[in-house]
Amino acid sequence: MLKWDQVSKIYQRGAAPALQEVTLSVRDGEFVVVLGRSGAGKSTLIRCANHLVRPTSGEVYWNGHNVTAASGGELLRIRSEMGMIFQHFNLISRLDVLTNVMVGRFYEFPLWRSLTGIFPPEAEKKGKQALERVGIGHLARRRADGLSGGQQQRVAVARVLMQRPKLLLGDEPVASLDPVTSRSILDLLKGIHDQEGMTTVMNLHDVELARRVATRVIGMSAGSMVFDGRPEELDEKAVERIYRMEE
Ligand SMILES: Nc1ncnc2c1ncn2[C@@H]1O[C@H](COP(=O)(O)OP(=O)(O)OP(=O)(O)O)[C@@H](O)[C@H]1O
Repeated sequence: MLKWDQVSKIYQRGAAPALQEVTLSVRDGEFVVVLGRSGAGKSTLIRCANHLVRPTSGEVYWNGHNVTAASGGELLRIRSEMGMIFQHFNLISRLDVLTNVMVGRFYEFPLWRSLTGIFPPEAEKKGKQALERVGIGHLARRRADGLSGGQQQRVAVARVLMQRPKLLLGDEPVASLDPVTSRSILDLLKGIHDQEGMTTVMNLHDVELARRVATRVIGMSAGSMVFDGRPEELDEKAVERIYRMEE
């Protein structure tokens, strides 16, 4: 279970809080989509989960471990159970696709392997299987920066598959992609979520995409949760509440 307990974040003194005492528990196996206007606090919420953002107050717990208080080896161990997919893919652009995928198990390999792209045959086989699973096995030895956005996000998904996390965090994973590619990447993620029995929390901009994949929708506005329900409860009124301009 992932829990935000009264989490607030103020980035700069005097600025409005990006998060205001948010309390939210995500149960194992849920696919949670966070919706909200630009600046509502969605990324901040998600990045507090793996401590990419440090809350100003409050705590985040992952299966009973206090993420906010963790550091060093304990934080690394917690993070090894959390995969993350980003809007801009976060690949190492000059390395090939397979090496980028192997980064998902970076803690098993010495640095020279990542730099040379030479891995033990068994590990390499797993990396290639992950690439096959996301439909780009044929691109294994291509440089990451030569791929389309959709292909790059597939590499990032394969990297997560290599990591085999219990929790998948997505920070606008399809915001840079066209609508058709967005749907196919989300369907891929939903399939992996179901097959691997993962828990997923991601933010999206598009209400229809949220309805397509979510088992639960969280609506954020000005740093607070204004909706928490099933996708079928996301009616016009709820959407208006999430997206209305603040007075
Ligand atoms: N590193 C930062 N430094 C200062 N302010 C920040 C920082 N990151 C976010 N903010 C501010 O915190 C608020 C919430 O930002 P956040 O990125 O969490 O929102 P969001 O809902 O994810 O928006 P978007 O959909 O545009 O990514 C915004 O007002 C934003 O300007």
